[in-house]
Amino acid sequence: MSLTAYMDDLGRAARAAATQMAAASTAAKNAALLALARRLREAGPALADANARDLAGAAELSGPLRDRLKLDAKTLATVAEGCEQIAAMPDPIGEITGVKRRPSGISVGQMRVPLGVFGMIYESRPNVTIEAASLAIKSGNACILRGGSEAIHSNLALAELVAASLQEAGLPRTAVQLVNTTDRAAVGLLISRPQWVDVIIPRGGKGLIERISAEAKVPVIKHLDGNCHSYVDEVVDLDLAVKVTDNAKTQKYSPCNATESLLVHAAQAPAFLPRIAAVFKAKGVEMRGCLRTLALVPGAVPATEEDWSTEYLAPIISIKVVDSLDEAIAHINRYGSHHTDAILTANHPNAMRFLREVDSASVMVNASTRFADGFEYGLGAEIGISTDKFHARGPVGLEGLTSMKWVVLGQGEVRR
Ligand SMILES: NC(=O)C1=CN([C@@H]2O[C@H](COP(=O)(O)OP(=O)(O)OC[C@H]3O[C@@H](n4cnc5c(N)ncnc54)[C@H](OP(=O)(O)O)[C@@H]3O)[C@@H](O)[C@H]2O)C=CC1
Ligand SMILES: N[C@@H](CCC(=O)OP(=O)(O)O)C(=O)O
Repeated sequence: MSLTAYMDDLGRAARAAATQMAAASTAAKNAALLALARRLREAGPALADANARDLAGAAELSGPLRDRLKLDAKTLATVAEGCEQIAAMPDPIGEITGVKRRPSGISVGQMRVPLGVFGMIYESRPNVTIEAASLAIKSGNACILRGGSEAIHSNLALAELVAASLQEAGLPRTAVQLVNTTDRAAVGLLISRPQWVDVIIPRGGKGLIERISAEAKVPVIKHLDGNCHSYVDEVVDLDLAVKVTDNAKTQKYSPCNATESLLVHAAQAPAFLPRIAAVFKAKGVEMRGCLRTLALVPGAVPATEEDWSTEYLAPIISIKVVDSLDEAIAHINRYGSHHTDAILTANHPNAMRFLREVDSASVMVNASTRFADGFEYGLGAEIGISTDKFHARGPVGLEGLTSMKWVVLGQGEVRR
């Protein structure tokens, strides 16, 4: 079968499944999620084999990216628990809200409905396959998933568990389908078929997005790179600033919400920079700084213009000393990726200005950028972190996979 025919088959099946999923009962969707949690726990050894094949084929990946590919017992337990948590959440579909009686006599409200079919392209992280599948099921959507090529064996094994769980609950197996080839031509076909796919969710870096921007013929909710900043303000609790900055950079290096760039007000730089530099040095983090940073941190190397826009996903951080909050905000809006940025401050008006003026999906005060995450925000799980402004911004959970349609309830009223 040609790749085009294969992708059309997936699309046709997804479109048909979406109709059934939109009408599925909460009980059936929850049954599928609980069956999936059970199957994930039972399938440990088989999944370990599939994952071992992927890891063996990805020897060249850096440490943090290898960690992302691992499907170990802890990851499996977490994703199984995630399915159970989503099953326990209220079903958003069909809920009618905001009903108001109009002078004409009609009542007007809005009903939450699934988006239909979403296509998702994402990194080599097998747990995302389960998070996307479980959110699709609960939100009554169908989806076509295209995971990173390094994770193909793990993803195929996981997709089989999802299909079996859907079938066990009396739902269509094809509500969640995985593209079974790593041929990137399949991505081109997925993003150009509006008859089968209602929206594309790309999770990835600049190369992916350039292609999506050039070729997509369906609406896109971009989940892009995170060049996240932590800004240490003029008045700040230094212990808090060291603790939070350390966590934001070093708790995990690969996620898009890790801090990649540190801005420090000149008034705090002499006290703060040597302290955080000692922490980074002990953890092997390379520091690339402006000239004023270099004067305070002997181990740092000079930062280039490119560093300010770079997402390292590695133990590297860029550091710049700034003279004002205005300079920090302007720097973040210019070089950041509008993902997540934080201010560490004891000055309330400055905190409020940062929240209003930094143009990012999540803006934080005195907290680690690593918190930008659907689970941490109380959404149950996340499809990813939208860096778009339309439809959904920041961590996208169940609601982000739905839209509202208008509902009008009358008793024979006619318009005059
Ligand atoms: N905002 C968010 O929610 C998230 C953002 N990210 C971002 O993702 C990036 C890191 O992940 P990484 O794996 O390096 O990302 P990549 O962009 O390299 O890969 C992500 C996915 O896109 C595919 N892809 C990449 N380029 C193309 C292309 N030109 N044509 C078709 N498919 C393509 C990859 O396929 P293949 O396997 O064939 O390379 C993979 O499936 C970082 O920038 C990170 O911030 C990551 C997670 C969440
Ligand atoms: N929201 C997630 C991060 C998602 C993400 O960035 O994934 P990845 O880039 O694959 O490590 C978390 O904080 O765990």
